[in-house]
Amino acid sequence: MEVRARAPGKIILAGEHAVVHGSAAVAAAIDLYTTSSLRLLPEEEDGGAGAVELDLRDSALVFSWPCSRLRGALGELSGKAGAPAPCSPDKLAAIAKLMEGQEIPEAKIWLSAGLSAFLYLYTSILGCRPGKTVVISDLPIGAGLGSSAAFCVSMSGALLTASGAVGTGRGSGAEEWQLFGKDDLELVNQWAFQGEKIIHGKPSGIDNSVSTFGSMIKFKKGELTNLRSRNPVKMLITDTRVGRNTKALVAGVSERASRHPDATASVFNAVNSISEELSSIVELAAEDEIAITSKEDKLAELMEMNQGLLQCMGVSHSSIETVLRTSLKYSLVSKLTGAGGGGCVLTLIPTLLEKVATELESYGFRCFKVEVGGRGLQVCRG
Ligand SMILES: Nc1ncnc2c1ncn2[C@@H]1O[C@H](COP(=O)(O)OP(=O)(O)OP(=O)(O)O)[C@@H](O)[C@H]1O
Ligand SMILES: C[C@@](O)(CCO)CC(=O)[O-]
Ligand SMILES: [Mg+2]
Repeated sequence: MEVRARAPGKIILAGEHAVVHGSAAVAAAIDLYTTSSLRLLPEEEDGGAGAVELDLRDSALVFSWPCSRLRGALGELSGKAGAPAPCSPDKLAAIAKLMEGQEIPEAKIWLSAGLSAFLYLYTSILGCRPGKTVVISDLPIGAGLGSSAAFCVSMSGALLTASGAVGTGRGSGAEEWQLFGKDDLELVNQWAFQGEKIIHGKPSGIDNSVSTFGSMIKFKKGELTNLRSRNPVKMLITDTRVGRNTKALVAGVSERASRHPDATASVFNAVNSISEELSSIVELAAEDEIAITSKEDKLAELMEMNQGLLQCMGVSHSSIETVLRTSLKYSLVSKLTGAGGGGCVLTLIPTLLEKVATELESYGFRCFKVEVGGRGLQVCRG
Protein backbone atom coordinates (compact mmCIF):
# COMPACT_ATOMS: atom_id res chain seq x y z
CA MET A 1 0.00 0.00 0.00
CA GLU A 2 1.15 3.52 -0.76
CA VAL A 3 0.66 6.48 1.56
CA ARG A 4 0.78 9.97 0.08
CA ALA A 5 0.95 13.08 2.25
CA ARG A 6 1.04 16.64 0.97
CA ALA A 7 1.95 19.75 2.93
CA PRO A 8 1.75 23.39 1.80
CA GLY A 9 4.41 26.07 1.63
CA LYS A 10 3.80 29.41 3.33
CA ILE A 11 4.25 33.14 3.21
CA ILE A 12 5.22 35.22 6.23
CA LEU A 13 3.27 38.48 6.24
CA ALA A 14 5.21 39.91 9.19
CA GLY A 15 7.77 38.87 11.77
CA GLU A 16 10.37 36.56 10.17
CA HIS A 17 13.68 36.38 12.06
CA ALA A 18 12.29 38.39 15.00
CA VAL A 19 10.05 35.34 15.69
CA VAL A 20 13.20 33.27 16.38
CA HIS A 21 13.94 35.79 19.17
CA GLY A 22 10.47 35.64 20.74
CA SER A 23 8.49 38.24 18.74
CA ALA A 24 5.09 37.52 17.20
CA ALA A 25 4.85 36.71 13.48
CA VAL A 26 1.97 36.18 11.04
CA ALA A 27 2.06 33.45 8.40
CA ALA A 28 -0.35 31.79 5.98
CA ALA A 29 -0.38 28.56 3.98
CA ILE A 30 -0.27 28.83 0.18
CA ASP A 31 -1.56 26.42 -2.44
CA LEU A 32 1.87 25.13 -3.51
CA TYR A 33 2.62 21.71 -2.04
CA THR A 34 5.34 19.18 -1.36
CA THR A 35 4.10 15.60 -1.65
CA SER A 36 5.83 12.57 -0.12
CA SER A 37 4.69 9.14 -1.34
CA LEU A 38 5.85 6.16 0.71
CA ARG A 39 5.68 2.44 -0.07
CA LEU A 40 6.95 0.00 2.54
CA LEU A 41 8.60 -3.11 1.09
CA PRO A 42 8.82 -6.59 2.55
CA GLU A 43 12.30 -7.52 3.85
CA GLU A 44 12.54 -10.29 1.21
CA GLU A 45 12.49 -7.84 -1.73
CA ASP A 46 15.82 -6.55 -2.91
CA GLY A 47 17.65 -9.82 -2.30
CA GLY A 48 16.57 -10.26 1.31
CA ALA A 49 18.39 -7.29 2.78
CA GLY A 50 16.26 -4.41 1.52
CA ALA A 51 17.07 -0.73 1.31
CA VAL A 52 15.64 2.67 2.20
CA GLU A 53 15.31 4.72 -0.99
CA LEU A 54 14.60 8.42 -1.48
CA ASP A 55 13.66 9.58 -4.97
CA LEU A 56 13.79 13.39 -5.32
CA ARG A 57 11.84 13.72 -8.56
CA ASP A 58 12.36 17.47 -9.10
CA SER A 59 16.13 17.14 -8.78
CA ALA A 60 16.13 13.85 -10.75
CA LEU A 61 18.23 12.26 -7.99
CA VAL A 62 17.72 8.92 -6.22
CA PHE A 63 19.49 8.03 -2.96
CA SER A 64 19.58 4.60 -1.38
CA TRP A 65 20.89 3.09 1.86
CA PRO A 66 20.97 -0.70 2.43
CA CYS A 67 19.10 -1.53 5.65
CA SER A 68 22.17 -3.45 6.87
CA ARG A 69 24.27 -0.26 6.54
CA LEU A 70 21.64 1.75 8.44
CA ARG A 71 21.61 -0.88 11.23
CA GLY A 72 25.41 -0.84 11.37
CA ALA A 73 25.52 2.95 11.72
CA LEU A 74 22.46 3.62 13.88
CA GLY A 75 21.98 0.34 15.75
CA GLU A 76 18.91 -1.89 15.78
CA LEU A 77 16.09 0.68 15.75
CA SER A 78 12.53 -0.44 16.36
CA GLY A 79 10.82 2.79 15.33
CA LYS A 80 8.79 5.07 17.56
CA ALA A 81 5.13 5.98 17.41
CA GLY A 82 5.00 8.58 20.21
CA ALA A 83 6.45 12.05 20.64
CA PRO A 84 9.94 12.53 19.19
CA ALA A 85 13.19 12.91 21.06
CA PRO A 86 15.57 15.53 19.61
CA CYS A 87 18.24 14.07 17.35
CA SER A 88 21.27 13.44 19.61
CA PRO A 89 24.73 14.70 18.53
CA ASP A 90 25.83 11.03 18.20
CA LYS A 91 22.95 10.20 15.90
CA LEU A 92 23.58 13.35 13.87
CA ALA A 93 27.24 12.33 13.47
CA ALA A 94 26.18 8.81 12.40
CA ILE A 95 23.75 10.30 9.86
CA ALA A 96 26.52 12.57 8.51
CA LYS A 97 28.64 9.44 7.91
CA LEU A 98 25.73 7.86 6.05
CA MET A 99 25.96 10.76 3.55
CA GLU A 100 29.39 9.49 2.52
CA GLY A 101 29.22 7.65 -0.76
CA GLN A 102 25.94 9.33 -1.79
CA GLU A 103 26.54 11.13 -5.05
CA ILE A 104 25.24 14.63 -4.43
CA PRO A 105 26.23 16.98 -7.28
CA GLU A 106 28.37 19.90 -6.03
CA ALA A 107 25.76 22.41 -7.30
CA LYS A 108 23.11 20.69 -5.14
CA ILE A 109 25.18 20.11 -2.02
CA TRP A 110 22.49 21.93 0.01
CA LEU A 111 20.32 18.81 -0.44
CA SER A 112 22.43 17.02 2.18
CA ALA A 113 20.54 18.86 4.96
CA GLY A 114 17.23 17.54 3.59
CA LEU A 115 18.68 14.02 3.22
CA SER A 116 19.85 14.10 6.85
CA ALA A 117 16.40 15.19 8.02
CA PHE A 118 14.88 12.37 5.93
CA LEU A 119 17.16 9.72 7.45
CA TYR A 120 16.46 10.98 10.97
CA LEU A 121 12.67 10.96 10.44
CA TYR A 122 12.55 7.66 8.57
CA THR A 123 14.75 5.62 10.91
CA SER A 124 13.29 7.19 14.08
CA ILE A 125 9.69 6.49 13.05
CA LEU A 126 9.97 3.25 11.09
CA GLY A 127 13.31 1.80 12.21
CA CYS A 128 15.41 0.29 9.42
CA ARG A 129 12.52 -1.24 7.42
CA PRO A 130 12.93 -1.18 3.64
CA GLY A 131 10.80 1.31 1.76
CA LYS A 132 10.71 3.72 -1.16
CA THR A 133 9.78 7.38 -0.83
CA VAL A 134 9.20 9.72 -3.75
CA VAL A 135 9.14 13.48 -3.15
CA ILE A 136 7.65 15.98 -5.60
CA SER A 137 7.30 19.70 -4.91
CA ASP A 138 5.62 22.74 -6.49
CA LEU A 139 7.78 24.98 -4.28
CA PRO A 140 11.05 26.62 -5.23
CA ILE A 141 13.60 25.07 -2.85
CA GLY A 142 15.51 27.41 -0.55
CA ALA A 143 13.58 30.52 -1.61
CA GLY A 144 11.63 31.58 1.48
CA LEU A 145 8.34 29.75 0.82
CA GLY A 146 8.94 27.11 3.50
CA SER A 147 10.17 24.27 1.28
CA SER A 148 12.11 22.73 4.19
CA ALA A 149 9.05 22.74 6.45
CA ALA A 150 6.75 21.35 3.72
CA PHE A 151 9.34 18.59 3.13
CA CYS A 152 9.49 17.70 6.86
CA VAL A 153 5.70 17.92 7.38
CA SER A 154 4.77 15.82 4.34
CA MET A 155 7.49 13.28 5.18
CA SER A 156 6.45 13.04 8.86
CA GLY A 157 2.79 12.74 7.79
CA ALA A 158 3.55 9.86 5.40
CA LEU A 159 5.87 8.04 7.83
CA LEU A 160 3.57 8.34 10.85
CA THR A 161 0.57 7.19 8.76
CA ALA A 162 2.52 4.18 7.46
CA SER A 163 3.60 3.30 11.03
CA GLY A 164 -0.03 3.44 12.20
CA ALA A 165 0.79 6.17 14.74
CA VAL A 166 -1.69 8.63 13.25
CA GLY A 167 -5.29 7.96 12.28
CA THR A 168 -7.09 7.11 9.15
CA GLY A 169 -7.80 10.71 8.23
CA ARG A 170 -11.10 12.58 8.05
CA GLY A 171 -12.94 13.83 5.01
CA SER A 172 -15.83 12.93 2.79
CA GLY A 173 -15.44 9.65 0.95
CA ALA A 174 -15.62 11.51 -2.33
CA GLU A 175 -12.48 13.50 -1.55
CA GLU A 176 -9.17 12.05 -2.50
CA TRP A 177 -7.21 14.07 0.04
CA GLN A 178 -8.23 13.67 3.68
CA LEU A 179 -7.55 15.77 6.74
CA PHE A 180 -6.03 14.58 10.03
CA GLY A 181 -7.56 15.13 13.48
CA LYS A 182 -6.01 17.73 15.82
CA ASP A 183 -4.01 15.28 17.98
CA ASP A 184 -2.55 13.62 14.90
CA LEU A 185 -1.59 17.01 13.48
CA GLU A 186 0.10 17.91 16.80
CA LEU A 187 2.19 14.74 16.62
CA VAL A 188 3.17 15.26 12.98
CA ASN A 189 4.09 18.87 13.79
CA GLN A 190 6.40 17.79 16.65
CA TRP A 191 8.28 15.38 14.36
CA ALA A 192 8.47 17.91 11.54
CA PHE A 193 9.94 20.46 13.96
CA GLN A 194 12.77 18.03 14.80
CA GLY A 195 13.41 17.65 11.05
CA GLU A 196 13.44 21.46 10.63
CA LYS A 197 16.02 21.66 13.44
CA ILE A 198 18.36 19.47 11.39
CA ILE A 199 17.90 21.70 8.31
CA HIS A 200 17.69 25.14 9.98
CA GLY A 201 19.71 24.89 13.17
CA LYS A 202 17.42 27.14 15.22
CA PRO A 203 13.91 27.28 13.76
CA SER A 204 11.13 29.09 15.60
CA GLY A 205 8.61 26.43 14.54
CA ILE A 206 6.38 28.85 12.61
CA ASP A 207 7.01 27.26 9.19
CA ASN A 208 6.25 23.66 10.20
CA SER A 209 3.21 24.82 12.23
CA VAL A 210 1.57 26.73 9.37
CA SER A 211 2.38 23.92 6.93
CA THR A 212 0.80 21.36 9.28
CA PHE A 213 -2.28 23.29 10.39
CA GLY A 214 -2.81 25.50 7.31
CA SER A 215 -4.90 28.69 7.42
CA MET A 216 -3.47 32.03 8.58
CA ILE A 217 -1.80 32.02 11.99
CA LYS A 218 -0.17 34.27 14.53
CA PHE A 219 2.79 32.54 16.13
CA LYS A 220 4.70 33.65 19.22
CA LYS A 221 7.10 31.63 21.41
CA GLY A 222 5.71 28.32 20.13
CA GLU A 223 2.07 29.40 20.71
CA LEU A 224 -0.20 29.36 17.69
CA THR A 225 -3.39 31.41 17.27
CA ASN A 226 -5.63 30.77 14.29
CA LEU A 227 -6.62 33.98 12.52
CA ARG A 228 -10.05 33.92 10.98
CA SER A 229 -9.77 35.81 7.74
CA ARG A 230 -12.50 36.60 5.25
CA ASN A 231 -11.50 37.22 1.64
CA PRO A 232 -7.82 36.50 2.14
CA VAL A 233 -5.23 39.08 1.22
CA LYS A 234 -4.04 39.03 -2.36
CA MET A 235 -0.32 38.69 -2.78
CA LEU A 236 1.99 38.42 -5.73
CA ILE A 237 5.08 36.36 -4.95
CA THR A 238 8.29 37.10 -6.84
CA ASP A 239 11.16 34.65 -6.65
CA THR A 240 14.36 36.59 -7.31
CA ARG A 241 16.03 33.21 -8.00
CA VAL A 242 18.94 34.33 -5.84
CA GLY A 243 19.86 31.22 -3.84
CA ARG A 244 20.23 31.48 -0.07
CA ASN A 245 20.13 29.33 2.99
CA THR A 246 17.88 29.90 5.98
CA LYS A 247 20.31 28.35 8.48
CA ALA A 248 23.08 30.84 7.56
CA LEU A 249 20.72 33.85 7.54
CA VAL A 250 19.22 32.96 10.95
CA ALA A 251 22.74 32.52 12.35
CA GLY A 252 23.77 35.91 10.84
CA VAL A 253 20.90 37.72 12.61
CA SER A 254 21.80 36.02 15.92
CA GLU A 255 25.42 37.15 15.53
CA ARG A 256 24.28 40.72 14.87
CA ALA A 257 22.03 40.46 17.95
CA SER A 258 24.95 39.37 20.12
CA ARG A 259 27.08 42.29 18.83
CA HIS A 260 24.31 44.90 19.38
CA PRO A 261 21.91 43.42 21.96
CA ASP A 262 20.06 46.64 22.88
CA ALA A 263 19.59 47.90 19.32
CA THR A 264 18.39 44.53 18.01
CA ALA A 265 16.07 44.04 21.01
CA SER A 266 14.37 47.32 20.01
CA VAL A 267 14.11 46.14 16.40
CA PHE A 268 12.57 42.79 17.47
CA ASN A 269 10.19 44.66 19.75
CA ALA A 270 9.08 46.92 16.88
CA VAL A 271 8.51 43.85 14.69
CA ASN A 272 6.42 42.32 17.48
CA SER A 273 4.15 45.40 17.48
CA ILE A 274 3.82 45.22 13.68
CA SER A 275 2.79 41.54 13.80
CA GLU A 276 0.32 42.17 16.65
CA GLU A 277 -1.25 45.08 14.77
CA LEU A 278 -1.39 43.14 11.50
CA SER A 279 -3.05 40.14 13.15
CA SER A 280 -5.63 42.31 14.88
CA ILE A 281 -6.48 44.00 11.55
CA VAL A 282 -7.06 40.55 10.02
CA GLU A 283 -9.22 39.46 13.01
CA LEU A 284 -11.21 42.71 13.15
CA ALA A 285 -11.97 42.54 9.44
CA ALA A 286 -13.34 39.02 9.99
CA GLU A 287 -15.42 40.13 13.01
CA ASP A 288 -16.91 43.14 11.19
CA GLU A 289 -17.53 40.92 8.19
CA ILE A 290 -15.71 43.33 5.93
CA ALA A 291 -13.22 42.40 3.28
CA ILE A 292 -9.61 42.63 4.39
CA THR A 293 -9.00 44.64 1.19
CA SER A 294 -10.67 47.64 2.86
CA LYS A 295 -7.75 47.64 5.31
CA GLU A 296 -5.13 47.43 2.61
CA ASP A 297 -3.59 50.85 3.30
CA LYS A 298 -2.79 49.85 6.88
CA LEU A 299 -1.48 46.43 5.82
CA ALA A 300 0.74 48.03 3.20
CA GLU A 301 2.21 50.46 5.71
CA LEU A 302 2.92 47.66 8.19
CA MET A 303 4.62 45.57 5.49
CA GLU A 304 6.72 48.56 4.45
CA MET A 305 7.81 49.14 8.06
CA ASN A 306 8.63 45.45 8.51
CA GLN A 307 10.78 45.48 5.37
CA GLY A 308 12.75 48.43 6.78
CA LEU A 309 13.39 46.49 9.99
CA LEU A 310 14.46 43.39 8.03
CA GLN A 311 17.02 45.64 6.31
CA CYS A 312 18.22 46.61 9.81
CA MET A 313 18.72 42.91 10.54
CA GLY A 314 20.91 42.60 7.43
CA VAL A 315 18.76 40.11 5.52
CA SER A 316 17.74 42.14 2.45
CA HIS A 317 19.55 41.82 -0.89
CA SER A 318 20.02 43.93 -4.03
CA SER A 319 17.62 41.64 -5.94
CA ILE A 320 14.98 42.25 -3.26
CA GLU A 321 15.59 46.01 -3.55
CA THR A 322 14.97 45.73 -7.32
CA VAL A 323 11.55 44.15 -6.64
CA LEU A 324 10.76 46.88 -4.06
CA ARG A 325 11.68 49.65 -6.52
CA THR A 326 9.79 48.05 -9.41
CA SER A 327 6.59 47.51 -7.42
CA LEU A 328 6.78 51.05 -6.03
CA LYS A 329 6.62 52.37 -9.62
CA TYR A 330 3.09 50.89 -9.65
CA SER A 331 2.38 52.30 -6.14
CA LEU A 332 2.56 48.79 -4.68
CA VAL A 333 4.28 47.82 -1.44
CA SER A 334 6.54 44.78 -1.08
CA LYS A 335 8.52 43.01 1.62
CA LEU A 336 10.78 39.97 1.61
CA THR A 337 9.22 36.79 2.97
CA GLY A 338 10.94 33.93 4.78
CA ALA A 339 14.61 34.24 5.57
CA GLY A 340 15.51 36.83 2.87
CA GLY A 341 19.03 37.21 1.44
CA GLY A 342 17.47 36.69 -2.03
CA GLY A 343 14.59 34.23 -2.36
CA CYS A 344 11.00 35.50 -2.48
CA VAL A 345 9.33 38.89 -2.09
CA LEU A 346 5.63 39.56 -1.37
CA THR A 347 3.75 42.36 -3.10
CA LEU A 348 0.34 43.36 -1.78
CA ILE A 349 -1.97 43.74 -4.76
CA PRO A 350 -5.53 45.09 -4.83
CA THR A 351 -6.18 43.28 -8.11
CA LEU A 352 -3.70 41.29 -10.06
CA LEU A 353 -1.61 43.68 -12.07
CA GLU A 354 -0.25 41.79 -15.04
CA LYS A 355 1.95 44.78 -15.89
CA VAL A 356 3.99 44.56 -12.69
CA ALA A 357 4.41 40.77 -13.00
CA THR A 358 5.52 41.15 -16.62
CA GLU A 359 8.09 43.81 -15.71
CA LEU A 360 9.42 41.74 -12.80
CA GLU A 361 9.76 38.68 -15.05
CA SER A 362 11.70 40.80 -17.55
CA TYR A 363 14.50 40.96 -14.91
CA GLY A 364 14.70 37.15 -14.84
CA PHE A 365 12.54 36.84 -11.68
CA ARG A 366 9.69 34.30 -11.49
CA CYS A 367 6.22 35.38 -10.32
CA PHE A 368 3.64 33.16 -8.58
CA LYS A 369 -0.03 33.98 -8.11
CA VAL A 370 -1.17 31.96 -5.10
CA GLU A 371 -4.23 31.34 -2.94
CA VAL A 372 -3.46 32.33 0.65
CA GLY A 373 -4.73 30.75 3.91
CA GLY A 374 -5.77 27.31 2.64
CA ARG A 375 -5.45 23.79 4.01
CA GLY A 376 -2.54 22.26 5.86
CA LEU A 377 -1.38 18.64 5.79
CA GLN A 378 -3.55 16.14 3.90
CA VAL A 379 -3.18 12.42 3.35
CA CYS A 380 -4.28 9.94 0.74
CA ARG A 381 -3.92 6.13 0.69
CA GLY A 382 -3.91 4.13 -2.48
N1 LIG B 1 11.73 18.81 -2.04
C1 LIG B 1 12.86 18.75 -1.34
N2 LIG B 1 13.70 17.71 -1.50
C2 LIG B 1 14.84 17.64 -0.77
N3 LIG B 1 15.25 18.56 0.12
C3 LIG B 1 14.46 19.60 0.31
C4 LIG B 1 13.23 19.76 -0.40
N4 LIG B 1 12.67 20.90 -0.01
C5 LIG B 1 13.52 21.44 0.90
N5 LIG B 1 14.58 20.66 1.10
C6 LIG B 1 15.71 20.90 2.01
O1 LIG B 1 15.49 22.17 2.61
C7 LIG B 1 16.54 23.10 2.26
C8 LIG B 1 15.95 24.47 2.01
O2 LIG B 1 15.52 24.95 3.25
P1 LIG B 1 15.64 26.46 3.65
O3 LIG B 1 15.03 26.54 4.99
O4 LIG B 1 17.01 26.97 3.48
O5 LIG B 1 14.72 27.23 2.57
P2 LIG B 1 13.13 27.34 2.50
O6 LIG B 1 12.53 26.46 3.53
O7 LIG B 1 12.73 27.13 1.10
O8 LIG B 1 12.89 28.88 2.88
P3 LIG B 1 12.40 29.52 4.30
O9 LIG B 1 12.97 28.66 5.37
O10 LIG B 1 13.01 30.89 4.30
O11 LIG B 1 10.94 29.54 4.22
C9 LIG B 1 17.17 22.52 1.02
O12 LIG B 1 18.52 22.93 0.95
C10 LIG B 1 17.03 21.01 1.24
O13 LIG B 1 18.07 20.53 2.06
C1 LIG C 1 13.70 33.26 9.18
C2 LIG C 1 12.58 32.51 9.89
O1 LIG C 1 12.01 33.39 10.85
C3 LIG C 1 11.45 32.15 8.94
C4 LIG C 1 11.85 31.32 7.76
O2 LIG C 1 10.71 31.07 6.97
C5 LIG C 1 13.17 31.30 10.56
C6 LIG C 1 12.23 30.65 11.58
O3 LIG C 1 11.34 31.31 12.10
O4 LIG C 1 12.45 29.46 11.86
MG1 LIG D 1 13.04 26.61 5.61
